[in-house]
Amino acid sequence: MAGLEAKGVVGPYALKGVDLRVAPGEWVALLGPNGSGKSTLLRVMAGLLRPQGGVVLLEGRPLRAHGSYRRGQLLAYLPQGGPYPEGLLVEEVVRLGRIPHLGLFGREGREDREAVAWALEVVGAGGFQGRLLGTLSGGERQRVLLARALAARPRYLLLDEPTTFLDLEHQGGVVALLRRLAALGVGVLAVLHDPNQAALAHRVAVMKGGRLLAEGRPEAVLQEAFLQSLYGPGVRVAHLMGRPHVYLDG
Ligand SMILES: Nc1ncnc2c1ncn2[C@@H]1O[C@H](COP(=O)(O)OP(=O)(O)OP(=O)(O)O)[C@@H](O)[C@H]1O
Repeated sequence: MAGLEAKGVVGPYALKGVDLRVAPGEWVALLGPNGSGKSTLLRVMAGLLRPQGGVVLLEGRPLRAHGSYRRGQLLAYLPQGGPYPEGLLVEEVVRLGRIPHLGLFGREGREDREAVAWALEVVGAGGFQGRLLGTLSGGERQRVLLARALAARPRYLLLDEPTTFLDLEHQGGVVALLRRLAALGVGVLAVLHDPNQAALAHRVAVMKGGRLLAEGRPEAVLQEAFLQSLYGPGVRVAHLMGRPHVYLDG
């Protein structure tokens, strides 16, 4: 079955039994307080951590049954932090995203070059492709790392706080890009902290204490009483143009 799916995932660390599926063409936002297990779940779904119980299915087969190259073609992951390949040129960093597609001799073809150029362009990083990664600002670096994930042209994209470090314009750009990618058939799972960005997803999943507390359409999940139970009594929800808008009551 198409999709990337965590089934009864228990451990490591905080995870206490999580079921979550991302279908092709769907953008799912993963919200939850600090330490609730979002990054751990993403790393398990990316195949970087092995769950102690349960399984992750990629297109209906256990992740590990695919082999690392095939997995790298099908899914890409943007981590939350470093280490960063600071000494590489931006273009070289993005080309790393093509590794799962290169043949035995690692020779790049037209498709690889086009994918790299496309990825640099869609994140708006074309202007600094000749710079060293280590010389970029935090937001510029974040966009380049996103481009590296996109260069793989994955069917599933796992993003850990992709809008961190970004100014408002580029946050909007990334959120719009996630929607576009989903429209192209990519399954996107993005950990976000801003519920107003999550409100733009097709579906919102909320974790707390290593469990999935809620999952559904943004307007069904982003309810004031529920968000107060997660983040405290100062949280308010207004509705603007039919969409929940979350803010803090000063
Ligand atoms: N390598 C590790 N060793 C021990 N505990 C860990 C490890 N990685 C994560 N944990 C613990 O697992 C829990 C969940 O961490 P995780 O990073 O998945 O949370 P999160 O929801 O992504 O948090 P945040 O919003 O702060 O990024 C935390 O209590 C964390 O301390």
